[in-house]
Amino acid sequence: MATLFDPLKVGDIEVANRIAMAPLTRNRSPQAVPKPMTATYYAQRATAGLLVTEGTAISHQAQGYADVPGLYKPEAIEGWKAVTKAVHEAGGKIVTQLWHVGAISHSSLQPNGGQPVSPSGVPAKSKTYIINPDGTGAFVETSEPRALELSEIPGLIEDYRKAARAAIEAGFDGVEIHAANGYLLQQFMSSESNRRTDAYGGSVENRLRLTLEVVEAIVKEIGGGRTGIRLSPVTPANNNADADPQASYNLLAEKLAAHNLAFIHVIEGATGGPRDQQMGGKPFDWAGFKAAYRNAGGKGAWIANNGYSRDLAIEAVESGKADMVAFGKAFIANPDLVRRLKENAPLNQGDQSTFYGGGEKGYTDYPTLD
Ligand SMILES: C=C(C(=O)O)c1ccccc1
Repeated sequence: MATLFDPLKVGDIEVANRIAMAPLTRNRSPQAVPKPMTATYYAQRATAGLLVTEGTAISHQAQGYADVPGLYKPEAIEGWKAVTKAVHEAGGKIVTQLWHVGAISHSSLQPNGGQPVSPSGVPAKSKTYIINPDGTGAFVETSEPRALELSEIPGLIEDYRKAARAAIEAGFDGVEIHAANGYLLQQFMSSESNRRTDAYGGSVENRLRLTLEVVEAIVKEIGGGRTGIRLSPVTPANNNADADPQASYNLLAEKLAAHNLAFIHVIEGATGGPRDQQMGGKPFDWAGFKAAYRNAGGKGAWIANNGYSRDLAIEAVESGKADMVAFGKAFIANPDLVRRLKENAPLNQGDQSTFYGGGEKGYTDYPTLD
């Protein structure tokens, strides 16, 4: 029986334990370029079995918030090389999360001040964070999106492929495809935000098509053993909604099984909220979702996330419900979280006022155990 502290092979990636650091947006990469302090931040947390970086934009169009990093500029790739070098020197493993926000953006962040893109131009009615011309930050309504033309889809998939190649060039051990939290790929999978009448809309198969074509392109470019995906079947984040998430995600799981992915990273419930969140009028069957993947031949590590305590994480791995458990906010305030979980030591509490934006305060200055 495996425990939370045993090693594991996650695709091609050998990890020292079953604890992952979940992606955490920190808004500390002006012009989409990671700073030297970002290398310090991730290296401090390198005892995690697997680090997943904050969402990292695959293109300028993919940017949705101020000061989030990207992988579409040479200087950003150089910034990430310092991060992966520091993490590897500290004995860690790290993948980057490839992110396209779709409608969750603001025109001031878009190329030429244009509209954010989406499946069908349905307003997200969400909020994002921008930097005003006077340098002050502000949460603002997301801008009215436009529907992607069918002719734009191949270029979008190419942006994912290029970003995956850039990630390997930057020294990452692999990538996580961000298909969760109401961003572009989930916007396409959603029966509410996707009203297309072409091959990318309507039936569940059509709504899953873009996500699966992105998976296929990235696996072809860097290999399934270095590719994972993050999913959030019932999250209401960014007004995500679906009439029957169990049907959509069980079918997705079956289709993902064919791609020999390294891992499936699942947000159970509402992101950062209730684990028993329902959508479509019934509870989500998490065990059934995993079984759909395994029964179709899926061998990727199953990484469970969202509100896990130490005891719940230990039980999830020892029972076989999950292969790994990802912790988010706990890693912000506890660089040595793995040791604290192993020793059942008290955890530092994070300072919410420094979660998003700023410098070293609340980023690289949290204390470790003596
Ligand atoms: C990338 C994010 C996600 O996946 O929810 C995110 C973005 C902004 C703030 C917090 C989280």
